[in-house]
Amino acid sequence: MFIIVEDLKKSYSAGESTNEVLKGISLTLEKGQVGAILGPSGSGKSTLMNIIGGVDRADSGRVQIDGLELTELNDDKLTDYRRNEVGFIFQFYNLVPNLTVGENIEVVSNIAKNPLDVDTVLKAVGLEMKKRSFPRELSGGEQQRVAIARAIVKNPKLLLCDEPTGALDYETSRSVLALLQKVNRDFGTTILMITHNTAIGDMAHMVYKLRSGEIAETILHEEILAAERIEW
Ligand SMILES: Nc1ncnc2c1ncn2[C@@H]1O[C@H](COP(=O)(O)OP(=O)(O)OP(=O)(O)O)[C@@H](O)[C@H]1O
Repeated sequence: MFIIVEDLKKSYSAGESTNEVLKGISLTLEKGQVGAILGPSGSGKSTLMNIIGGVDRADSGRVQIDGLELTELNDDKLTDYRRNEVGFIFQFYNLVPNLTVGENIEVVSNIAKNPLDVDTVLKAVGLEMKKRSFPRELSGGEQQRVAIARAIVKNPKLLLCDEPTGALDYETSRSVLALLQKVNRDFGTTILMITHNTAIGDMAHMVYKLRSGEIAETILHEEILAAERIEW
């Protein structure tokens, strides 16, 4: 199993009160699969993903990624894991505005341990013609494609996407989802995605429904839908 999360708990305290955000989450995902975390605002999706991505730590429980016990790593080793093994994609693309598309990707590939070739990645996301453009010269969908290129150029084992289509219109969302599906297929990258949109769950092998810090339901899809066929 590629991802094993076991009885994960996390609370935030503010003064006297404690907010129990994750109340014992358990889930698994196989290598090369797509998982989708669904749930309403405040249910703990980002908190869970931040712990899986090594950005944050749990209070108790266990996270194992490809045999690596995250919960046992010291801070330096956790940083190595986050830097070398995980690609992040967010709702807002977080590109560096005064760098070109190519440079935005190069800043990541330059410090990566096993980077992919920048031009190969640009081609994979269909933006080889935009290498010298600046982010402001691109549409939202194109900027998200650059963000995907930047995330995959370091050849991560795991791609974490937090509402990757949250800022995009319907058609653009579907093309970005299709690209993520292609990355999953062509590079074998395991993908874990947060979404509000239940329809997106149809392109995931595993769907985890979160409610108030608990997994209310886990759905296993024997067959997944091509992103182009998802409707909402
Ligand atoms: N650093 C923090 N300090 C205190 N409370 C936090 C912190 N991060 C998250 N929370 C709280 O944890 C709860 C879950 O937040 P989280 O961001 O994980 O939810 P979410 O499901 O991702 O929501 P959304 O869909 O709105 O992004 C919320 O009540 C939030 O206020």
